[in-house]
Amino acid sequence: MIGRLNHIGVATPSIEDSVRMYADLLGATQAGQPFELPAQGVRVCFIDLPNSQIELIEPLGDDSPIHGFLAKNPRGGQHHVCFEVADILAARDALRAKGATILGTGEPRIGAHGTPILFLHPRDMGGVLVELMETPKEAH
Ligand SMILES: CC[C@H](C(=O)O)C(=O)SCCNC(=O)CCNC(=O)[C@H](O)C(C)(C)COP(=O)(O)OP(=O)(O)OC[C@H]1O[C@@H](n2cnc3c(N)ncnc32)[C@H](O)[C@@H]1OP(=O)(O)O
Ligand SMILES: [Co+2]
Repeated sequence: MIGRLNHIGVATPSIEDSVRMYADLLGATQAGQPFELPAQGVRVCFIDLPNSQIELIEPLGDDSPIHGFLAKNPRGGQHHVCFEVADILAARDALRAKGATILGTGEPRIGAHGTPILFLHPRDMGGVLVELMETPKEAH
């Protein structure tokens, strides 16, 4: 079912500070421009890596889903992992049939790459928040 690792989600209180840290310490200098996703309650910045991306996320708005995480981890931390799938509805239905909990309404939303995404509850994935993202059509 799952394909490539699309990104590692890292929650941070400051995207700018995190971009500087990854560049200074690890030489990860390929950061894009930050952008806002109000519908998802986050401000986002991708750092390109040779084989994947780091997705830096800051809370956006009072209802951001990452306020709780940052309250527990004020300096930020590894938040989720995102795997690609060819067909997100087929993946969702297969996971539900295996008893996994899909977060939210269960209907895919449009994520930071402009493609449908879903999240699985951490309790079903050994404590890891897993995001599934439908592979962009042009990538097939
Ligand atoms: C969408 C744009 C972008 C993209 O890639 O396209 C993104 O990825 S944005 C990412 C931000 N959005 C989301 O994370 C949406 C899905 N997340 C959620 O709905 C919540 O964060 C949720 C339900 C996972 C946790 O919400 P909250 O922290 O408010 O609830 P609790 O504190 O009660 O947590 C419940 C339970 O889950 C554990 N938990 C929470 N966050 C994480 C995490 N990041 N990784 C692993 N586990 C997590 C928490 O410890 C609780 O566990 P328990 O054993 O019940 O104490
Ligand atoms: Co993500």
